Amino acid sequence: MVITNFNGAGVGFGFGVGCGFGVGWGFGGMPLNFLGLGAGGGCGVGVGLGWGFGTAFGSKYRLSRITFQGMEFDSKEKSDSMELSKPSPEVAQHKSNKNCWLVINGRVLDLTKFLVDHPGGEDIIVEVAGKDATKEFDAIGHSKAAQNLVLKYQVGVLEGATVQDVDVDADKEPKNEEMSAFVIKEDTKSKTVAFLEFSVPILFACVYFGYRVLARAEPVDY
Ligand code: HEM
Repeated sequence: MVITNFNGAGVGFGFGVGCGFGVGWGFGGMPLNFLGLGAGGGCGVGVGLGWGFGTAFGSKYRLSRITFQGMEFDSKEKSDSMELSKPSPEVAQHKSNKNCWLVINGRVLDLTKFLVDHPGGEDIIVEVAGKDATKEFDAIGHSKAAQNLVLKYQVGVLEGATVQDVDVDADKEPKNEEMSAFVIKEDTKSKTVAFLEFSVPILFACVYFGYRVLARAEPVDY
């Protein structure tokens, strides 16, 4: 489960006097978010429950992972080795120990802060800084831990390259999710879940207002 931020239209429920202001269930962005914090200006009459549409903002939990620039947050993965024909002029500018970028399997890494911690030493990385260092990286036979660190220092994907997600753990099959560079792709949510997220608060509101209307109805004299 991953936490991401959102901002969007919101529905809030809450108790208030006159115009209620509620904090409750919020939706934001697309697709509708689940378990978000929502703030809504309430339209309660008198003392009672107010609800209304407002702005929902804050953090949301996602049952599925969000994929950004071809990598899943909080996941263990590595890229399949791929040859890159052209060095990137953008990456080539960062080739010192104060500013050290390189490319591994299509992923652009900023290793400046990692240099002093590199078990193989600083110099060996600075030597290949500003370039595609996939061959050198693979030649060492870096561990899975090292491959996961690559994701930590990723700042982008080389233009024109695609990176393939592969589960580093065990001998599982690759996930077959090939993504283009610089594309933000959110997992799709089932229609049922999206429908429930939308309809449950509306249902609550209808039940509440129905109850209010019925409660105010004139008693019948027999
Ligand atoms: C691309 C050029 C790189 C070269 C030439 C290189 C070289 C080396 C060498 C020589 C070692 C020592 C191996 C040993 O003593 O057993 C090493 C270890 C290590 N390197 Fe690199 N390295 C490179 C990039 C990276 C990157 C990009 C990362 C992670 C962001 C990384 C993470 C590690 C780690 C964690 C180790 C400890 C051993 C392991 O877990 O595999 N290295 N590296």
